Amino acid sequence: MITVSIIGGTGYTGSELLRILSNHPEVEIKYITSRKMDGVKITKLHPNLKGIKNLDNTTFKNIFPADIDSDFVFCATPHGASMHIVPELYEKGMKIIDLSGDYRFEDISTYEEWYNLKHTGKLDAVYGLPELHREDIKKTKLVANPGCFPTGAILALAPLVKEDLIEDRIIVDSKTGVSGAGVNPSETTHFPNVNENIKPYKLTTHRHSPEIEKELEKLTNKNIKLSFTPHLAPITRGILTTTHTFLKENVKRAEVIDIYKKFYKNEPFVRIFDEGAPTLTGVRGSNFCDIGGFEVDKYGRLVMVSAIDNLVKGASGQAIQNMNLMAGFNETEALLYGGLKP
Ligand SMILES: NC(=O)C1=CN([C@@H]2O[C@H](COP(=O)(O)OP(=O)(O)OC[C@H]3O[C@@H](n4cnc5c(N)ncnc54)[C@H](OP(=O)(O)O)[C@@H]3O)[C@@H](O)[C@H]2O)C=CC1
Ligand SMILES: CC(=O)N[C@@H](CCC(=O)OP(=O)(O)O)C(=O)O
Repeated sequence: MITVSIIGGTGYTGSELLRILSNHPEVEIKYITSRKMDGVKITKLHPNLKGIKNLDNTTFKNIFPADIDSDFVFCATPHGASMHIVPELYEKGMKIIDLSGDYRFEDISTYEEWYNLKHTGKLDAVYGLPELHREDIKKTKLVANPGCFPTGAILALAPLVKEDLIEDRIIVDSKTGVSGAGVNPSETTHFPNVNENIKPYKLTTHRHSPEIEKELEKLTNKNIKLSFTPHLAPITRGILTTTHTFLKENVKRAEVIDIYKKFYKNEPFVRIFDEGAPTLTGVRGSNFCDIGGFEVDKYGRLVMVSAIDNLVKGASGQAIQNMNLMAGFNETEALLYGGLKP
């Protein structure tokens, strides 16, 4: 049994951490923080968790990181906030999974350029994508949980890059659900602006572009030239990513499918569709990343599609997958269920 605390329990990823952890047999939930809801019952804000694991009798606590003591801490806090919280926990020797972008980059200058923030300083963190960094995750004290768009994009592209099957240009186009924007409402997320609409944003400037590019570059000795554009779609959860790449001469579709099947053979949360493309209902509420497409047009363009739930494999589910690895538990504990297909 381990003790676990969540900083940012009132947000969307905090709520999703609670939903999954409340079903984890090896976890005792210790502190769930909130600055603005101190003393409020967890199940008042999250009634979906009523009747589960003593959460009816637990309240949010406005507690300083210095006063938290538990085996694991999840920082479900915004970028820019985590870097002021994590160092103290790190010094105290706790195991930390940070869901923000603050520790995802090896060089701080890339972070400062894309996030337009001054960083408080680098710590020894592992990029928490188990499919690529499982052994390092098992040994680390600090996991930088991947971004939601990067999770879907990197998993869709990694075998192509690692096996050197494509030319150097990559185009990534993603559609995301509105929960990706967090719990605080804004003009962008206001219902009439989202409903029956699709909104492209940050067409060439989204901060996940360098994250995807840099992770893929770790798989090859070549430079990756990756262009990424996100779109806000009128859905609550999910990220559907379409990637466009050009196959090297003589690389055939069947070979690509074969390579994907081998690459992800032992991965509990990656499912390969060799016929057709995955959709969001197959993964909603689940920790799966579904990958398919594998269609090649007459110009040699390969179209791949990945689907994830941004709050599960794109955030809290993946964070718990990382916790399982760090704690030496079965990697799939509390995480193995299918999507909420209607
Ligand atoms: N939503 C998503 O799909 C994904 C989100 N992420 C990342 O996960 C993190 C959390 O995202 P999300 O849950 O959507 O965000 P939300 O805005 O929904 O929630 C953030 C929470 O953090 C708390 N908080 C904010 N600032 C501070 C602070 N300075 N100190 C302590 N607590 C603070 C707030 O709680 P209170 O005000 O009550 O204290 C709030 O509950 C972000 O870094 C985000 O980028 C990553 C992948 C996907
Ligand atoms: C819809 C929406 O606004 N999505 C957010 C997703 C960001 C997110 O969750 O950020 P990290 O994954 O980097 O932590 C955005 O595009 O900024």
